[in-house]
Amino acid sequence: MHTLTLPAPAKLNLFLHVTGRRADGYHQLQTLFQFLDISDTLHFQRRDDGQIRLTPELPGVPVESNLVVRAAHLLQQASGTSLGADIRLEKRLPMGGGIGGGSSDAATTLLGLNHLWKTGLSLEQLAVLGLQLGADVPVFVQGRAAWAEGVGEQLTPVEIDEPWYLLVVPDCHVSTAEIFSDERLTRDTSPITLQAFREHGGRNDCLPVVTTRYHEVRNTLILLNNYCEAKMTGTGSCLFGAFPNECEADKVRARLPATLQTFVAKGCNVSPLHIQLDKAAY
Ligand SMILES: C[C@](O)(CO)[C@H](O)COP(=O)(O)OP(=O)(O)OC[C@H]1O[C@@H](n2ccc(N)nc2=O)[C@H](O)[C@@H]1O
Ligand SMILES: Nc1ncnc2c1ncn2[C@@H]1O[C@H](COP(=O)(O)OP(=O)(O)OP(=O)(O)O)[C@@H](O)[C@H]1O
Repeated sequence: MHTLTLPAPAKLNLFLHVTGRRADGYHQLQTLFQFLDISDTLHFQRRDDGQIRLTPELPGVPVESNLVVRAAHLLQQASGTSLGADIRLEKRLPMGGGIGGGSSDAATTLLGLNHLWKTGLSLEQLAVLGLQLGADVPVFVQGRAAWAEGVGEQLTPVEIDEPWYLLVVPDCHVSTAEIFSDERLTRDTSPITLQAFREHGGRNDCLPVVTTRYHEVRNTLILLNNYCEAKMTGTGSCLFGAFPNECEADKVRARLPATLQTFVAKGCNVSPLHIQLDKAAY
């Protein structure tokens, strides 16, 4: 087996509280991650000469900084393998949207190449490696909807409802680093429990800063709130609402301006990546 095709699904942060800031500037968070059944797709082909080649180049992202290439090199170093890969990335998820596309591509690369190269690292080892690439990578490696603390790496798997979501992509790219460095960000929300979230819900502490800085997000939020309780994922820009079925989500989608990029997707407690990998194992 020398080739493998795998999804790199999106995630939502169903709420996001910022509970503190560490000495290194990273923020302590509480969040609930759930996966979506919309994905980028990665095609891997084994190479015996150790080279990592990625196509096509993403606009504004040099190949060597692409998280796919960085993840592949990291796994090469960690495992000592002499193998390489040709990787093709079919990008479907909007970048800088808070749905974790880059982090998910990195996690799919770690798991895909671990399988193809037979490097035998455990999910825990891959999650530790992934954390070097981004705070969101470990949850994509572990592949279970999760309550998260720390910088997002202390994960407790959860079983939650799996509604349909309407995802709306405002026409702007939000930089995560920019939002976390804004002095107006609330950083002292008291920690809550999962039970408290289930009973009272939670908010996204980044939302006020993002809507102040990006009028596209503010306007889209006002629009979507006419039809459902609109929330923001991560540091934005994507907004979402939950619906009991696909049909209800489609109805609202049809009423939004055709100029807005939208997705209707199902919430998943098990990552589509892990479902696909389990199939590949047989
Ligand atoms: C906001 C979330 O999307 C919630 O899931 C993630 O925590 C962000 O994860 P990510 O995109 O993988 O973020 P990283 O690539 O690790 O960090 C981007 C930048 O955001 C800031 N950052 C990120 C995560 C965090 N817990 N505290 C931070 O202050 C840091 O300035 C960092 O330089
Ligand atoms: N494979 C990749 N896909 C997308 N972005 C990448 C990739 N590799 C590197 N990047 C860089 O990472 C940045 C963030 O991309 P990403 O799509 O993960 O943002 P995001 O959805 O806001 O992430 P998060 O929710 O984790 O904050 C991009 O703007 C890009 O510069």
